[in-house]
Amino acid sequence: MNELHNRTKIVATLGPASAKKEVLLQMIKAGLNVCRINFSHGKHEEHLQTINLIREINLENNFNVGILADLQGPKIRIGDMENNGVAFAAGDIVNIITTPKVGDKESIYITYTAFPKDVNPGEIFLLDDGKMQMRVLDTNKTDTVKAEVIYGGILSSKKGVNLPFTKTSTPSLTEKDREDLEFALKHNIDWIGLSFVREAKDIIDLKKIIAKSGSTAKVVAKIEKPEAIDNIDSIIDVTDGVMVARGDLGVEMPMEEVPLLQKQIVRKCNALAKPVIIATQMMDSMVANPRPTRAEANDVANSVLDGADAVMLSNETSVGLYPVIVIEAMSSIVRNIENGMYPYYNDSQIEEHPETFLADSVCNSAVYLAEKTSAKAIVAMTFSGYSAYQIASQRPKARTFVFTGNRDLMNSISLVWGVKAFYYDKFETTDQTIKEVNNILKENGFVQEGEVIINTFSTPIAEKGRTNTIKVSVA
Ligand SMILES: Nc1ncnc2c1ncn2[C@@H]1O[C@H](COP(=O)(O)OP(=O)(O)OP(=O)(O)O)[C@@H](O)[C@H]1O
Ligand SMILES: CC(=O)C(=O)O
Ligand SMILES: [K+]
Ligand SMILES: [Mg+2]
Repeated sequence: MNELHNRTKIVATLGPASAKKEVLLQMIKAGLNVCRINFSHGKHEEHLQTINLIREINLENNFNVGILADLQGPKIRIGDMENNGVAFAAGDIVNIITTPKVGDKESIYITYTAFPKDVNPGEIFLLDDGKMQMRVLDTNKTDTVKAEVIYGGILSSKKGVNLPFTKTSTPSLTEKDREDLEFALKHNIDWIGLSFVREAKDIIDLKKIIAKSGSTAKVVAKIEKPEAIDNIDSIIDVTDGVMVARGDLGVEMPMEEVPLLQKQIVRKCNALAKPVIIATQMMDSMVANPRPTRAEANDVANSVLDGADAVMLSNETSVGLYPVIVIEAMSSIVRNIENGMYPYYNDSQIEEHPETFLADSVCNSAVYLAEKTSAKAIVAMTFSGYSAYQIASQRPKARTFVFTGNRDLMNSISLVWGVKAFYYDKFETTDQTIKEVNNILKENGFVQEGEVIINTFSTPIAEKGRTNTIKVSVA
């Protein structure tokens, strides 16, 4: 069952290979916690079917699989290609044009209309996450750029284009993003991923739109541009979660800088109790193979050791041949690290905010108490989830359990390291509540008779204030 699986959560992108009931159910049973819906691909109609499928499976099995809607952002793409793929070799000359058409050997449509205006002869641009490279030979500054292929390959439909050497001028929420956002909010999605975030204001603006719609959706800032690295502290401060989007980040910046950036971002997120996802190419070879490379196994393991809340799969599960086997493989790597190497990743630095200092201190002390008493469970009675984020950010050896009357929180918290949620909406006396909660943990096999449980909550219980109380009890 899902309960006995990984604490580091698994996010998987759904697509034609996985948005089917039998496959998705098996993926969840193998350890999938959050489904990513990528608005770069597919129609609303298809996304709605996927959303309904996830909800149906949740309902039938009492699961809390969360949903992350990943907005495309100002990503530049090419259009459809002839036969869904055209081969290019070094030295080929091709026109990049801003008038829509199916691309071929002679010309390729690009979605970025200012492309001929923004680029200059000699500038390099990259396609398909950097797998192909071209150089600008000439531009007419209106609708056509003549380019030479430097590194060729097979260019298939709708692949991304990166212009790391060109100053681009696009808003962070495009017209398409606004439509996709409205759709996502209408369908009560748990997490909204914003691509190509440049500054904190991008997140603040998005949060305003979300709040205005009356939604409680949380925001993931996707870090994939040098500007986001420059503004990383202020971005982490205002966002609910972060994604290290290594696909674009490794093209927009020198790829050799990504490993250290990953470690720095994860550390900052852990310190502020913001969940952080490591994404892209984690198990890339499993798109076509039933086993990962040793390097991929190491990448997943090291991301866990860095302190990631979640590791993500993209094309491995959206279009890959082995959507279930890749989750099984990822899950077993994660679990093995968590079981064997525990002391190596329990070193997160905690920052206490002045405005939440008391609650933060209570949560931090609960983790300390849990270590000291070898507790099996830390319970957070919470409506907002705040205390659970805070507790989980310290990666306690005891599992973190949320008891909440907030149904939305049960799915959104699926992204957060080591947290499992139970629905609980009775708030009678503190003694009665603790007794009931501990019994639920015992009945579900999470603690055995005689094991220690650390309960955190807020008293007076009826006031539902910030966490201010810790109780040590024995099951
Ligand atoms: N829903 C889908 N329908 C068809 N093809 C898809 C779908 N999702 C993904 N793909 C294919 O799988 C590839 C990798 O998937 P992935 O989700 O990583 O997309 P991506 O294009 O890299 O997006 P992004 O840059 O936004 O992360 C895509 O480039 C696309 O060819
Ligand atoms: C996930 C994503 O957007 C990236 O890696 O670029
Ligand atoms: K996207
Ligand atoms: Mg990206």
